[in-house]
Order: sequence, then structure tokens, then C-alpha cells
Amino acid sequence: MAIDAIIPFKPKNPKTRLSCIMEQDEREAFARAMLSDVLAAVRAAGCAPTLLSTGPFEHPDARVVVDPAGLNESLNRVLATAQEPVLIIMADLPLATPEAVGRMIGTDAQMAIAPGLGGGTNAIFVKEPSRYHVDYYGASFCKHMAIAAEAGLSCEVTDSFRLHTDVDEKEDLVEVLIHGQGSAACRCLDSLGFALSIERGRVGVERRTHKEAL
Ligand SMILES: Nc1nc2c(ncn2[C@@H]2O[C@H](COP(=O)(O)OP(=O)(O)OP(=O)(O)O)[C@@H](O)[C@H]2O)c(=O)[nH]1
Ligand SMILES: C[C@H](OP(=O)(O)O)C(=O)O
Repeated sequence: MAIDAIIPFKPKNPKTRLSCIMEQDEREAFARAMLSDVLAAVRAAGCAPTLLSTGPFEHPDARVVVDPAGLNESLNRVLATAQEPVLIIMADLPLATPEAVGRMIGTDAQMAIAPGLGGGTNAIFVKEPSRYHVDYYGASFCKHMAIAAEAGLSCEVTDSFRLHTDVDEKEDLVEVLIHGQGSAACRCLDSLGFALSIERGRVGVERRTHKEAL
């Protein structure tokens, strides 16, 4: 049976940390593009995706449940009543691959956690979801490991560059342009005029329409 993949998604005014380089409509388009990449990866890994959306949203490849409550509250409601294994995977992982997702849901442990850049948590797979709850924001990876230990659940830390790379800040766009060739997110960045900038010794991004390195 397909494993339920819950993908939290904020369609309206998402990715505010990219406001310095993208307008709201551009951030919304970029968030949808990243979501498409995540959906393709989870579906190819054999999961059945459900978008847990903060507002009305439709997608041809996923069931949508609308819950305007906060991220933790809405996810914990889902976990408390779920009877089967659940994968929670964020919508901002455009480098995700079916292999990486497959490795996570194939864990021998009772659960697996994929850390994100900067202390966050990018994906959680739990075989007995009602024994677990989430606590996102801040150093959520540390909190999620502690919650697993308190619940007595064995937990594998998923070692995956592709699941580790969540796109929050402008510097993260570099990873999409380099490692996400062929992804919807990379095409979206390209259409918005973003390209690599290698002028100052460190790779950054520039926007062709603006010219200056961002
Ligand atoms: N269901 C739900 N999903 C959320 C909520 N806030 C963020 N998300 C989703 O959770 C994931 C990780 O969130 P963030 O990295 O903080 O994304 P964001 O809130 O769009 O970005 P920032 O505004 O820059 O913090 C993304 O898939 C978001 O779409 C929320 O309140 N409810
Ligand atoms: C939701 C949050 O995302 P971040 O702000 O770390 O991308 C987290 O992973 O706890």
C-alpha cells in the first residue's frame, strides 16, 4: 500500500525570506514549482501525497486538505489520528529524488528524520504516527530527535544532500541552479532571470533583469 506523504504548503505569500529578491507573485510561482518537484519525487517513490494547505489550493497530482491553523497544530492533528505510517515532507525541497525518499521510507528503524540546513527538519517518516508529535521552528531537528527518544522510538538520521537542501534564503538558490538542473524550480528561476554569479570568489546568484549580483 502507498505510504501517505503529508506536504505542508503555504500557497499565499510564501518564502518571505526571499522577499529581498522576489515579488510576492514570483515567490508564489517559485513555491509552486518547488512543490511540483517534491510531488514528483514522492509519487515516484510510491507515496500518496496530501497537501496540508493553509488556504484553498488545487493540484492535479495531490489531494488537498485545507487547515489554516499553524504548522505544528495542523500536523499534530494529522499524526494523532493516523493509523498507518506517515511521511511528512516539506514543499521547499526541489532537489528531492525518489531514491532519497525511498531510502527514508525504507528505514529499518521506527522512524527517520532528514535534517534541514541551519537546524531545521525537512522530512520525518514515522511508522506509528500516533506515538509522535512535531515541534517545528527554531532548532527543530534537535527537538524532533528528543521527541523520538522520549517516545522510545528508534530513529535513523537520513544522510541526504538532496533532502537536506531546503530553499529559504537567496544563497540557497545557488544549489537549485547547480544541482537542480531539469527541475521545475530551476526552470522557474531561469524564467525569472536568475543565474549563477561567480564574480567575488564565492558562487552567488544574479538576476539578469537587475544585472547586479544579489
Ligand atoms: N500547513 C502549513 N504549512 C506551512 C505553514 N508555514 C509554512 N508551511 C510550509 O512548511 C514548509 C516549510 O516552511 P518554511 O520554510 O518556513 O516556508 P515559508 O513559511 O513559506 O517561508 P518563510 O516565509 O521564508 O518562513 C513549506 O512547505 C511551507 O509551504 C503553515 O502555517 N501551515
Ligand atoms: C519549519 C522550519 O523550517 P526552516 O525555517 O528551518 O526552513 C523547521 O524546519 O523547523
